[in-house]
Parts: sequence; structure tokens; C-alpha cells
Amino acid sequence: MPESDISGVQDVTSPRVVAENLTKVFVTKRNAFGLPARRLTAVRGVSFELRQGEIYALVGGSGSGKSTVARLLTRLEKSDTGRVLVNGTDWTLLRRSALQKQRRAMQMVFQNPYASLDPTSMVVHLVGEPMIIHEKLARRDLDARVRALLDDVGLPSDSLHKYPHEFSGGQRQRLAIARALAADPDVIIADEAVSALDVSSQAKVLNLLLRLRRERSLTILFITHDLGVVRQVADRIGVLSEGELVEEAQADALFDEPTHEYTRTLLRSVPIMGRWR
Ligand SMILES: Nc1ncnc2c1ncn2[C@@H]1O[C@H](COP(=O)(O)OP(=O)(O)OP(=O)(O)O)[C@@H](O)[C@H]1O
Repeated sequence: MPESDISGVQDVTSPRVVAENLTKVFVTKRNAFGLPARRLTAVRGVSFELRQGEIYALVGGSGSGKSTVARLLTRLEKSDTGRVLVNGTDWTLLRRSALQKQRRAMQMVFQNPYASLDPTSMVVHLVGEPMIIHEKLARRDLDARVRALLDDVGLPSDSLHKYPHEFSGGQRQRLAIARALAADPDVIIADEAVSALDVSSQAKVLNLLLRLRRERSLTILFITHDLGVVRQVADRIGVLSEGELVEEAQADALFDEPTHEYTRTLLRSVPIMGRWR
């Protein structure tokens, strides 16, 4: 029996997430009979894997299919072809209730935390909800756990009874990250998670993600149109163009020797800067 079966611990060399041949076609227009009149292939035959503890950046211009890939991975959207393995389980085969149980493992952080965080909910509920759902945690134990999480993401732990509008943009993104962490995920998908922030807040949130990856051995899929941001954090980079993964490489190699013309075009729009990690 392999060692991982005895300990119950995942083999750390195995991929956390495998995306295999994902395709998504949207119907963008219907005729008078409600039948599809126009289709758009947003994602075509995309395959990649997220390895345990790595930060993988998926980059591409507007409309290249980045968010659709994220929605296919998390099964917010059903793919037309392909499968998604998370910790070895094929999520495309799961029924709704089984998927609900598995969802804990892969959490999303979105670009606009104000839109993704219910403005009428207090922090204790926003951040604590995943613990109640996934762990059936009693309310009375909630405060301490939420305080600890706030502390972990660098927010004042006495913010339990505040509302999202009482925080700055960068702080709201920390709240969104705390909420994602509350589910104790193996994987975080950060979809343009720092794009709306000013440069200094961006750097702080990126540093937070790097620290969380180190401390919690998190696997992170970092989605962005901004290759400049990616250079600071990514281990590997995949480049999406018109729904296709046209290039994939170690971050340094991609910056030093891009092979695809589309990657070179993206690189030309990146200001020259030093690495700071
Ligand atoms: N539900 C949908 N119905 C129809 N078309 C869609 C739908 N969702 C996305 N699309 C289209 O699919 C393509 C890819 O969209 P997607 O949002 O994945 O791109 P993106 O790379 O994340 O872009 P951006 O950076 O601008 O958010 C776009 O042309 C978009 O208009």
C-alpha cells in the first residue's frame, strides 16, 4: 500500500487540480424559435494542471476566456468537453450534493470584493459563513475563529461587527481572502483579485497570497490580464488567447524567452521592473 494511503495525507507530488481538454461554447444569439443562431467558443481544448503549493498564473487579454476557465474549474459553469480533477476526484461526474461537499477544497476570490461581499452582512457572518456551512460550526465558537482569520490576513481582529463599506479596497480584498480561507481550501482561484487596487495595495495583497501559500501550502490559480503583476508571484504561467492555451512555461522562462507571438505582444505592454519576491 502506498504511504499516502496509510497516513491519509495526499501525495504532495500529485497535482491538486487537473483540467483536461476543457471546451465551452456559449449560445450568443437565438432565432425566433429559440434555437441557437450564433455560438461563441469561449474556451477550446484547454488542459493544464495546478501542482501542490504552486502559484500558476493564467494570463490573457480581455475576452480571452480566463474567467470562463475559472467557472469551468469550479463547476459554476458546465463544460462541453473535458474533465476537472480536484485532489483526484472528477468534479464533472459529481451530482449537485456531492459537488457541494467537495466545493470546500477550491475557493474563489473575485476582482470586485464589494460586489462579491454582501454589503448588508457583518464581517463575522461574511467570513464565518463558510465555517458554518462546511464545518457546521456552532455560532458561539464563531467569533474566535473569525478573529483568528482576520488576524491572519492582516485585518484588525476587532472588526467583527463592521460592514464591507467600512473598509478600504485593499482591506475588502483581504476580507474576501479571509472568507475563502474560512472553508480551509486546498486551492484558491484569484480572478483579477488585485486588478482594481492601487499599486501599493496590490503589492500588499500579493505579499499576503505569497505568505499564505508558504504557511498553508495553498495552491493558487492567479488569473490576470496584467503580466507585470504575474512576474512578482507566479511559479508557472499559462497564456490564453481566444480561448486557447497558446503557451505555458516557468515564469522566468516565459519572460526571458516567450515562444508565442501573442505572449510577446502581452509582454510589450509590461513596464520593466525588478523582481521583489
Ligand atoms: N454567459 C455567457 N454567455 C455568452 N458569452 C459569454 C458568457 N460568458 C462569457 N462569454 C464570452 O466568452 C468570452 C470569454 O469571456 P471571459 O469572461 O471568460 O473572458 P476573460 O478573459 O475573463 O475577459 P475579461 O478579462 O474581460 O473578464 C467573451 O467573448 C465573453 O463575451
